[in-house]
Amino acid sequence: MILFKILAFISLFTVSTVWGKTPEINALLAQAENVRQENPKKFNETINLLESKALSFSHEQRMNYYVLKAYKLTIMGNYAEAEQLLDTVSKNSSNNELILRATYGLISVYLAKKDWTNGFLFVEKTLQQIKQVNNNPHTIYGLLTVIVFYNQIQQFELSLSYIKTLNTEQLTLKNKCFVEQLRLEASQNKNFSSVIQIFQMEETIKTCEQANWPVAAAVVRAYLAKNHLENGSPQKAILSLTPFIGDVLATKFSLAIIDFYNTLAKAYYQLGKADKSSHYADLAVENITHNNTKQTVDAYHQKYQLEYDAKNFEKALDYYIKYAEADKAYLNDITARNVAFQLAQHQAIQQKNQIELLNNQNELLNNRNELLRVEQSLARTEAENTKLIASLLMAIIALLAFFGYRSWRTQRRLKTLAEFDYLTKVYNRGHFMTLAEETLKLATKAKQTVTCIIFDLDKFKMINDRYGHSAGDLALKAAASAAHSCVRDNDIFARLGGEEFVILLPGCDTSAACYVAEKCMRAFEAIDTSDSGHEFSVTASFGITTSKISGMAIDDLIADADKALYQAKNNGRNQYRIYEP
Ligand SMILES: Nc1nc2c(ncn2[C@@H]2O[C@H](COP(=O)(O)OP(=O)(O)OP(=O)(O)O)[C@@H](O)[C@H]2O)c(=O)[nH]1
Repeated sequence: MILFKILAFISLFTVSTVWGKTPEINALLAQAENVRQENPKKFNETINLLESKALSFSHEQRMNYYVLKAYKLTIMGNYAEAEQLLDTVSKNSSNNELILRATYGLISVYLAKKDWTNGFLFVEKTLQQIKQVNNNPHTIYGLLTVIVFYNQIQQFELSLSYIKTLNTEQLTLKNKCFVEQLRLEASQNKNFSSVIQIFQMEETIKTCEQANWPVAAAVVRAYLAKNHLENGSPQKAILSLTPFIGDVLATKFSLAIIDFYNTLAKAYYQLGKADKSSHYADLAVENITHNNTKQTVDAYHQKYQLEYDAKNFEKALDYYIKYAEADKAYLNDITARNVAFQLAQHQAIQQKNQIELLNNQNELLNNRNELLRVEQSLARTEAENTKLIASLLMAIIALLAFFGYRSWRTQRRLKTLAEFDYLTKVYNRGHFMTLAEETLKLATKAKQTVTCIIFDLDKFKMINDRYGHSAGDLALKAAASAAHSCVRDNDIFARLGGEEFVILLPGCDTSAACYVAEKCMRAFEAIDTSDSGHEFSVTASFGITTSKISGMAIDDLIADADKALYQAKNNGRNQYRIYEP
């Protein structure tokens, strides 16, 4: 597809620009310009004639000749020499129009060579050079080349933004056909309504036909047919291509030919006509010239599909391998384009930064005197500023420390709220469950026995009713604190809710748990409630179980200890009971 675009575009060169005092050379240069499109044979003869007069060229005549010769070389596929000539013009000509022609000519050369990195360089130069050349057809050709380039590297948004800057009304029919075809290519992955797209494609085909440009018309016809296929109308796709197979073959443009055959093969495949599909798929494969194109990938894939359906598995595998290789080559090509784009963007940023740096340096040099003056005044106020900065720093440090402390305090508060009971300051039920699960896991691994004690204050409702709720709170806090002092550091003590508490004792058997319960009972006896304004005794009943009986699940341990606690309550309170199943 690239070659088509380059040829299409290069054939648009029309303007002749002649210089110097040698009328015969000027006339030959003008003649070469004029016949280039219509009469390649005469063009070649004129170029040869000009070559024989090279010694009499003025500097700019030589530059003009180089541009024309590079055109010829590009068409012949001699990119290296074309590149050299155009490079010379871009560096040595003093005529802006010739420089522009050389820079966009170079984009075409790099497109053909798939040298994306250098292509970008000259896209940038062409865009700069366009600004130097006003109201000249070459500004349009320059832009068209840039658009072709962006389409090739799949930067379609950029293409569309440059297409927008072109005034299509002022374009020749051929250029209009070209621009519309580029626009369609760039909009292919946009979700435009298919009705609008089909209308635009049909209009573009008409324009290209009026411009007597069958290659472009063929390319757009292939778009149109693909659109029909995507919309589930294979019949329409076939109708839109079949009458024009002869035309597309006459263009000898292999990618457009493969596109035609591929689309027909797919359309017949969709209609279930394997024979016809296979016929066109074979024709597509026969026309393959390059491995890394989308057309090649599609052609092999279609063949693979057909052979597979026909149960010719050996052939199917053959085509699948070809398809996979082509797909890999195509993806590598796309990746190379993307990498070049990223690289170009990166270089552009770097260049911009360097320019900014240089500008800053210039500004600094220009303002040297001003700087000296400022330095003197700076020296005077230096001491003052140092003081100011020091106090500012102190203030900032103090502020940071303050906010740091506040955030640490908030976090600590949140953690406390999440883990501790607000009244008794021992662990709450939620945190207990988390810690208990971890402890039981470790104990299971270590094959340790774990015991569980649950205790509940006796007749607590009566304490509340008789002495008031705050006296009840005081009793709760005192009981929690007393029990806390009776357990070891690695025991887990928590308030389960209301006046009920739990102690989980890893590595303890029942007798150790009984000892802890008794210790708690004695500690409760010593509780002094006089601070509440009332004197009353605080007792509790205890239920005990061990993992040897209840197992290692915390819910079972609590449930069984609770049953034992119930027995202690029933038995008269202020005592402990061991769970028996
Ligand atoms: N002051 C106070 N009372 C609470 C708190 N949480 C629960 N209670 C009270 O504790 C009392 C528990 O009463 P009950 O479940 O009938 O048990 P009890 O009176 O201790 O009787 P037994 O358990 O059978 O000995 C209820 O009146 C609850 O309102 C608290 O945080 N502070």
